[in-house]
Amino acid sequence: MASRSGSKSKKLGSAGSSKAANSPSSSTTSSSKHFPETSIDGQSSPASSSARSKPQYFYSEAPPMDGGRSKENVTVTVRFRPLSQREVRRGEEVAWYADGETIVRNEHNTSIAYAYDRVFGPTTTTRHVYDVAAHHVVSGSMEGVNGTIFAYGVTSSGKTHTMHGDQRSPGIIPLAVKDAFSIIQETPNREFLLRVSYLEIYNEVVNDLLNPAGQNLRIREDAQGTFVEGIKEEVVLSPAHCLSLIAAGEEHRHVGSTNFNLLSSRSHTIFTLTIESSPCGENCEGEAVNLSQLNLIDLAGSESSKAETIGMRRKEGAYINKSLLTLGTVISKLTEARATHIPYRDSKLTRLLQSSLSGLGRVSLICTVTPTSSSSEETHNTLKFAHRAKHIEIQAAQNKIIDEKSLIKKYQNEIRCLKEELEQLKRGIGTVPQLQNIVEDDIVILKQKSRLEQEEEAKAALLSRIQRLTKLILVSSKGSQPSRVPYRPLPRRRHSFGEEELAYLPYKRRDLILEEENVDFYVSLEGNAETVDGTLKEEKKTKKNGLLNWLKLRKRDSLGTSASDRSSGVNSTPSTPQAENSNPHSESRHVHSLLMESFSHSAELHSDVVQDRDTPDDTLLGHETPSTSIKTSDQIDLLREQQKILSGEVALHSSALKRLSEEASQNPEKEHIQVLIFSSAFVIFLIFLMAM
Ligand SMILES: Nc1ncnc2c1ncn2[C@@H]1O[C@H](COP(=O)(O)OP(=O)(O)OP(=O)(O)O)[C@@H](O)[C@H]1O
Repeated sequence: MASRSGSKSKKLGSAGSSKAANSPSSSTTSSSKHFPETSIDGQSSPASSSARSKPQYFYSEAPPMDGGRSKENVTVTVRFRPLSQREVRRGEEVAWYADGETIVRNEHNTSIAYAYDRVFGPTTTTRHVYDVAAHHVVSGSMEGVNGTIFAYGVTSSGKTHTMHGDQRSPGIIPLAVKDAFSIIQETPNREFLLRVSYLEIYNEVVNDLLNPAGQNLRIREDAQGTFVEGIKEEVVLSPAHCLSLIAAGEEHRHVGSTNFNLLSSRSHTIFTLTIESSPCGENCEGEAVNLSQLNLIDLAGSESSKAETIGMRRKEGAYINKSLLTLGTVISKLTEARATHIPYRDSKLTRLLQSSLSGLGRVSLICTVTPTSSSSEETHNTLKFAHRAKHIEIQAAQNKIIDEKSLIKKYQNEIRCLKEELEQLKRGIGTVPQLQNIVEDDIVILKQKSRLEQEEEAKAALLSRIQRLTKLILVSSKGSQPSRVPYRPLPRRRHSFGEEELAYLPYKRRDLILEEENVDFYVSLEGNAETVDGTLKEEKKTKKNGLLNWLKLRKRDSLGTSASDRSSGVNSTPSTPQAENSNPHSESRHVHSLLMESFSHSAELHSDVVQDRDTPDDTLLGHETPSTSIKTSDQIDLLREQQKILSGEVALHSSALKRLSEEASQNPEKEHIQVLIFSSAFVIFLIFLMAM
């Protein structure tokens, strides 16, 4: 997290609430609820055992608005995971349960209960959790309000399942990425620049997950907040691009097997999406840029003394527990009216979260818990932590920044200058020597050519640079003028998964997105049944003709896809949401689709971009533009991107392979794991073949 924004002012005091404000997505109100028996700051233990009757809730007045900024509380939700098969076999009993939509109650002592913004039972899908607990944070961040979403809970309670998800159930991170790009598509009056970073805190050391050389990075502080020095940031062009970076980063994350979880996260990870946006249009040059950061955090789980870990695992556990303890203390202090010192500096985690917890921006805390009686005490601690966190006050305000700090402005200005130069050159005003810096390497050859040729080369070089920069700035296809293909609005089903997410979710069946149901949906929305239906059916038919043929076709298609084709929406077919908790043995049935996904992913990269827009049009280029050289440089760009994506794919499958091997060594009797190992290895092999 290279957080450079947010105030360090501490917002103290007990939270206020509005009667109407039970929704966590409400931006102007808070929704802290108290049991009558709970002390005024809400931090003591909940209702005493004497109160057997159904508890009443008290609501305080809505807090006043402060200078146009809306005061809010941290959104706090609790998610139960289902009992695992092992827990069922052991005959574990349920100790805590969701009593309605907002209360968690103790099974053995029903007067012990806590209220939150929302409580999700074990059958709730992550998609639903996203809608309630994350969507408002993501949409705020796209409007310039910092956002932080984190999962907190003991080991094996479902944090990674909630934040990352798996092939059957995408987590908050892929859903947020998808949503961010959908919001760009729905915002035709602004242009965006997105970049990502991904780090882990392992044994109190900050490592860059996007750059293996970036180990033990320093946390620095300036007037705007804390940031990680030297962390790599990548500009992202599409959900697929973004998710492949995460997948590659995951390969470097520290994961290990513990008594409680075969694939236990041994580090905290922070995925940061930095969003810059500015208004589109001719007269918007002086307008401020919105800059915000969305931090998506998967914490390592606290471990009880029951964990009986030894050696390295014990050391890791000690670091994890210490940093989570500091997080608890910081949260506690933030809600104490008279606290003077907040110990942010006591752990790397709290230092990095300092801006989020104490300053401007939205925060959503998703506490994951297991219902079992064997974890009852740990669950109780999580519930108390969540209850305290509810009382931290935050403020949602947009961050506006001045030009010099804005990457999007830098690119926009450069594009404008290059276009002016190109225009001058076309009118014969500009001279070739002005362009020496761009065509420096070719200067000797240029001298030998005729002036006309030199001009053509110079124009091509300028145009190529313009195109490269333009690609980085994302705009909705809704804001563009139709070129050759008339504009049709994209079909949109919220959070539906298209091609790009399949890259992140390797076992998901790509061909499911072409169900008849979806074709109907697409057609009815478009009112253009013949063309669209025809396109999809054709694609389906192509797929049926053989996997390799289809892959080759897709690859060739993507190389030749024009911006106008991309904006036509052909690649944005909605998919059917998949049910959670399906039978794990069904994974082996997805080997075939696994192959399809891996190969076609790289070919899809550029068709995922919201839109390559604003490429100088034909009138600007004139008829004489040497389009061949432009196409070649574009193809090289594309191939580079594909190479990156393929590396991401290899990393993803290697990581899966590593984890599966670990799992197989622990459970040699599970045949489906062997099948998955074979399929992952086969996919890596085929990716290498494709890359050759
Ligand atoms: N809501 C859920 N529905 C179905 N399965 C779940 C759910 N939550 C967790 N699980 C399963 O429980 C197991 C442990 O979950 P997970 O790895 O997400 O825990 P964690 O809290 O991240 O653990 P750690 O802190 O050790 O990394 C996984 O097999 C996961 O698939």
